[in-house]
Amino acid sequence: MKRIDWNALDEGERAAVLQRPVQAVSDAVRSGVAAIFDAVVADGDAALRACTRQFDGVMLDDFEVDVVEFDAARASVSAEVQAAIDEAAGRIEAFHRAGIAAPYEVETAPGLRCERVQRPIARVGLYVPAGSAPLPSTALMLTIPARLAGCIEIILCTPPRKDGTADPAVLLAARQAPGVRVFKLGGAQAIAAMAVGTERVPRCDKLFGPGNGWVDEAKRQALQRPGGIAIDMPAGPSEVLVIADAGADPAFVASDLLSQAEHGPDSQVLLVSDSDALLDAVAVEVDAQLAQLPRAAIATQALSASRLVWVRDITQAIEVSDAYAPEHLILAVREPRAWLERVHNAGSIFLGDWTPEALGDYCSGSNHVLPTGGAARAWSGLSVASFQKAITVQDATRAGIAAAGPCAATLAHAEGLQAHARAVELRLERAA
Ligand SMILES: NC(=O)c1ccc[n+]([C@@H]2O[C@H](COP(=O)([O-])OP(=O)(O)OC[C@H]3O[C@@H](n4cnc5c(N)ncnc54)[C@H](O)[C@@H]3O)[C@@H](O)[C@H]2O)c1
Ligand SMILES: N[C@H](CO)Cc1c[nH]c[nH+]1
Ligand SMILES: [Zn+2]
Repeated sequence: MKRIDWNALDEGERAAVLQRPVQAVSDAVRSGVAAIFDAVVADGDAALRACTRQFDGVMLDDFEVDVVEFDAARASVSAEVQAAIDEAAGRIEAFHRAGIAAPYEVETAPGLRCERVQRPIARVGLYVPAGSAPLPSTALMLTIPARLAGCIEIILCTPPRKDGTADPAVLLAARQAPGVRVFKLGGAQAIAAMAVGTERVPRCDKLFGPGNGWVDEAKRQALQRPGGIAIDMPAGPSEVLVIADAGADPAFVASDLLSQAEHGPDSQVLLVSDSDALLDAVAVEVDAQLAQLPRAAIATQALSASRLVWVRDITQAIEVSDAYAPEHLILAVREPRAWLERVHNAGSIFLGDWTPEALGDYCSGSNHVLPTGGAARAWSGLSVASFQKAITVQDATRAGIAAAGPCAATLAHAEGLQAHARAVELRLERAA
């Protein structure tokens, strides 16, 4: 990994360090995704079949997983993995349930009540990646909050394997939403199908889930289409920024960097430290651990766009991190809680030496679908609220209109909107 002295860089060089490896969507991906959308709109399921053959190398007549395939999946997943899925699901549910927003009401004037209530989004479309590695944990992160939110129809797409089946562990995890319908579709064609609807795939109201550049761009285009649908967030290639002090364990830090580097060649990992000795030791550990990894080739590509950054102190490290707005931030520093308050931009934060990012990926209970590419400046990770809409309600009695109506009428006249004023004044006259 390339070593950098943050204080020796000018503004332009600092901005370059904070750039993601694939910052801009290439013209090829943008136009390729647009062509897939056009094909799916024009030819529906036939286009999905053609894309699946072209991009996944599989001929599928029907992409929906049937009960036979669900049953076969349960039979083929080991008892150990089934137990781990159940254990993770329990903690994810506990954490997400605790975060469900309660409705509230305030009497804003005598006789005038304002309320905020939650309703589920009726039909949601979930995407579970399976290109380079099938991610049953992502199925848990999507289906559990969707079920807790009360979503009525849950559609889930995941790429097929070469034999035309879906990954069995993904299917098992998907059953956390009991009525889920699973379609063996991947990439931009899956997103297009759920965004516009086809003969077999229902059009969804909102799309959720991470994926590679094709998936990420397809979600962006789904949002921009006329009558476009909502999306959860930009959730592309994984990334982690570790802030480590001289007391951090170099082997732990290296393992955390590699755990995100192994996701894909376009992943990015940054280590920011005020200790030269720690940076040296982590560089040695990364090389040693990398050599043992089955996915070393992928991780090596990710490491080529990754950096070891020397800073003056931990305060400056947090400034660098806030400017980068990482998906994951690990605070491998002494007394990490003391620094937590200073962090403003991150998808999820991991405190201290004993909280690896991988714990959050699977089973700490928090959600691992998180904003990437700097989107953590303004977006949050998934929660039950992501699967709901909030609706406000107001309820005035005669006393309520008498109390607040004159204010509304004055503002309506000030805006030159006489019909607005009239709607209030009529009632004020009758209420008097
Ligand atoms: N941000 C998050 O919360 C989060 C969570 C989990 C995973 N991730 C990221 O998700 C990504 C998963 O990517 P993946 O590739 O393994 O799986 P994926 O399921 O996202 O993508 C696989 C699909 O991409 C399509 N595709 C591949 N090459 C194509 C091409 N040349 N043209 C058109 N379509 C093509 C294929 O249809 C294939 O089914 C990784 O980058 C990982 O880091 C992010
Ligand atoms: N780290 C990924 C989010 O960027 C989530 C994940 C799933 N499985 C392993 N990791
Ligand atoms: Zn991960």
